[in-house]
Amino acid sequence: MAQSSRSTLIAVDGPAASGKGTIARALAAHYGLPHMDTGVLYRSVALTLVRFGGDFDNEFEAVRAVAQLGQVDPADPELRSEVVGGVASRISAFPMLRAALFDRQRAFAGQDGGAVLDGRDIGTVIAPEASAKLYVTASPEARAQRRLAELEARGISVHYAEVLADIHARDERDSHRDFAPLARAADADLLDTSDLTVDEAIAAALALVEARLKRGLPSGV
Ligand SMILES: Nc1ncnc2c1ncn2[C@@H]1O[C@H](COP(=O)(O)OP(=O)(O)O)[C@@H](O)[C@H]1O
Ligand SMILES: Nc1ccn([C@@H]2O[C@H](COP(=O)(O)OP(=O)(O)O)[C@@H](O)[C@H]2O)c(=O)n1
Repeated sequence: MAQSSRSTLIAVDGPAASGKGTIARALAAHYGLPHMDTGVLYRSVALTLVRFGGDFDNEFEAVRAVAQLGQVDPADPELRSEVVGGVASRISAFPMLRAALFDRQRAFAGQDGGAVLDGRDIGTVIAPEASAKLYVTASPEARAQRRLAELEARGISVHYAEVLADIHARDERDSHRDFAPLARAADADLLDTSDLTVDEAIAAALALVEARLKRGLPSGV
């Protein structure tokens, strides 16, 4: 995809609850760019299957559910549930589903002026030509604490051990699938947010992106 010299395309990847969404939204606001949380696409397909009693192991049913994406309200709180996140993680291993969701992510990435996208495979598959790439991570324990706090704020009572086990299971599935696994792109800057507050993590992300934009793309990319 051709990018104009004035467009700023930023890829933010990382595991569950690493803070990538928080950082991607802050970068989008800072640079005045549109933002896409690509996890919502996988979660929307998952929610459709959950609602219609679909078979989570059937690749064709998952692909068929893509046609229903317009029916899912992106503000639906059920989208953020642990059940839907778990199903999203399972179905996102299907290559045909990933292919069915590819074009809309590419189109978003290719819009004039640029964009910020966050997910698992933005820097590696969706936007390998991005002007800046971040791989945001944090320890499983820090991520479990954050997810627990999120769930508690929504009035959902769960045990820390359960949330931690879920984080480990998701990491395992997301990192070891055959197609577009969660991985740091070779040219992505690493940002570990384990010991950073939200404000510190955003400031660190901004500094890395600024430095990268100033340096420009490595030759040959
Ligand atoms: N550096 C941080 N320190 C503490 N909490 C954070 C930090 N970054 C994000 N959070 C919180 O952790 C939760 C998950 O963050 P989010 O950005 O949604 O992660 P992701 O998009 O990687 O799943 C949110 O409640 C968010 O406010
Ligand atoms: N670009 C993406 C985004 C999400 N996903 C999958 O969708 C699931 C939900 O993604 P998410 O980003 O909403 O999850 P959290 O990190 O917010 O927990 C992940 O566990 C991934 O398996 C993916 O495979 N590729």
